Amino acid sequence: MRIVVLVSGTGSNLQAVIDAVASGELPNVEIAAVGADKHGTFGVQRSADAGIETFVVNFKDYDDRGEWNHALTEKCLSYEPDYVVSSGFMRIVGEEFINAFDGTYINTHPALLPSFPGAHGVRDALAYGVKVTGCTVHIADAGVDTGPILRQEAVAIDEADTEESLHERIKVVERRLLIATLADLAAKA
Ligand SMILES: Nc1nc2c(c(=O)[nH]1)N[C@@H](CN(C=O)c1ccc(C(=O)N[C@@H](CCC(=O)O)C(=O)O)cc1)CN2
Ligand SMILES: NCC(=O)N[C@@H]1O[C@H](COP(=O)([O-])[O-])[C@@H](O)[C@H]1O
Repeated sequence: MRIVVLVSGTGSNLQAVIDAVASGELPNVEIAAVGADKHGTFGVQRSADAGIETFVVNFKDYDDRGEWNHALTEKCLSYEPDYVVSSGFMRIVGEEFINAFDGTYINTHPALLPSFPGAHGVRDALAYGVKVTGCTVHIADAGVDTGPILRQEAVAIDEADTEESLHERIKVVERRLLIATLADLAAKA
């Protein structure tokens, strides 16, 4: 099963996937490429260091969001992936992309969807005062963090939690869910 992974930042969850592929934990998964929406991400750097092909479709190079979306769609299609995985990719993709990867665009989100969608799921859960949050792996559609849920797990919030401490605990769970989801999908491919 060939995947393209999209990142915007650190890529620590991506690193867990890279490690799982390298260790044989995901024997039927090949990371065809890792892409980003901006230059200089550590996610792209660590992928290049691991010998994985990388690309950037820089959002700021496009006057029009539709043109960026078209370029990203074409670039991802060029790798002929079975799945595209958003792993900390912080741009909403439009209908052309969703139609091209209909049912095969996977997103990880650091909250228990449908609660706290959007760019600040951890911050929003803390601000609301919920006592339990978590993470979700789902098939993304044209909405923001909507679409069928594949895996989900709760994480308790401590009174002393900051956004950073809570996000780090969520990511530990998120990595496990993402790898388990990829194993499920590869078994069916
Ligand atoms: N069509 C979809 N695109 C994306 C989804 C999705 O479910 N459907 N998930 C996101 C990831 N995501 C959370 O999981 C997310 C990322 C970013 C945003 C957002 O509001 N982005 C702003 C830019 C924010 C910024 O630059 O600070 C934007 O795109 O204008 C919401 C949700 C991946 N894409
Ligand atoms: N709404 C999208 C969103 O918030 N995504 C989140 O960004 C983090 C990326 O961490 P990483 O770059 O260290 O893997 C992850 O927690 C992911 O769920």
